[in-house]
Amino acid sequence: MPAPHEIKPVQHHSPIKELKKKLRLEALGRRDALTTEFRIEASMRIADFGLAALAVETGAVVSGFWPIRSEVDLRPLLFGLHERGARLCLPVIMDKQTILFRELVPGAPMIDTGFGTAGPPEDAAVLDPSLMLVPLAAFDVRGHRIGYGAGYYDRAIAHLQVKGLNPNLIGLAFDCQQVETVPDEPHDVPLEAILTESGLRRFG
Ligand SMILES: Nc1nc2c(c(=O)[nH]1)N(C=O)[C@@H](CNc1ccc(C(=O)N[C@@H](CCC(=O)O)C(=O)O)cc1)CN2
Ligand SMILES: Nc1ncnc2c1ncn2[C@@H]1O[C@H](COP(=O)(O)OP(=O)(O)OP(=O)(O)O)[C@@H](O)[C@H]1O
Repeated sequence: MPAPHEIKPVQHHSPIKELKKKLRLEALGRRDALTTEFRIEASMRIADFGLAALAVETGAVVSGFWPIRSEVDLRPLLFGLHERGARLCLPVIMDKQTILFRELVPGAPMIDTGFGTAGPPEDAAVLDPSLMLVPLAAFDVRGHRIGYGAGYYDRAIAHLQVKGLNPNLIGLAFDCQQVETVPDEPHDVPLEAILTESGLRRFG
């Protein structure tokens, strides 16, 4: 029998959750079906578009992600931003609810950070990003997004906002991850723009 804290709220099986799950699986299926060649070329285009469109000040803290599965490979963009003076950081899973961002120093060792992810080691500085390049499973024309379903990013963004920080949020995806409409939930924080292989699109 599960301990009380392991019992999921009834809301977990709400129609909205079910619909998000379906949209997530379909979008990830389309992403998985892209060829390696397509993903590499699209990731290079994403880097070009991102470097042309994003202004970062020297010392600005930018969070990215280290690719898992069939995700966009952000490394060309991240290292371009680093050359312009950005400080980079990557998410590290701390527990079932929490990710923190540790500084990524190019050339420094990476460690296994669980769940198939790699990240900076424990002695790396913990940073609060002012620009977040957000991974996602699916997005819509309004800038609403669906993640992997753990709520890590929604919570990390809420945590920064509680501290009075208001990071710029840019979603990173391939065009094929777009869906008609992401169902709204009160905790979802919309993106201000999405960067794909066809360019940077601003919302609102
Ligand atoms: N590259 C990258 N890093 C990232 C994220 C991301 O989306 N992309 N995250 C964005 O939030 C966080 C990690 N989120 C994750 C959420 C679920 C699973 C996952 O594989 N879950 C398994 C079950 C894991 C297990 O119990 O062993 C699954 O869904 O099958 C992995 C990472 C932080 N780092
Ligand atoms: N700010 C928050 N505070 C507390 N719980 C949250 C918050 N944001 C999300 N959650 C919880 O996390 C769970 C997953 O959320 P959701 O389905 O939106 O995941 P997701 O879109 O895949 O998110 P992410 O990409 O942020 O991991 C939900 O049960 C939700 O209640």
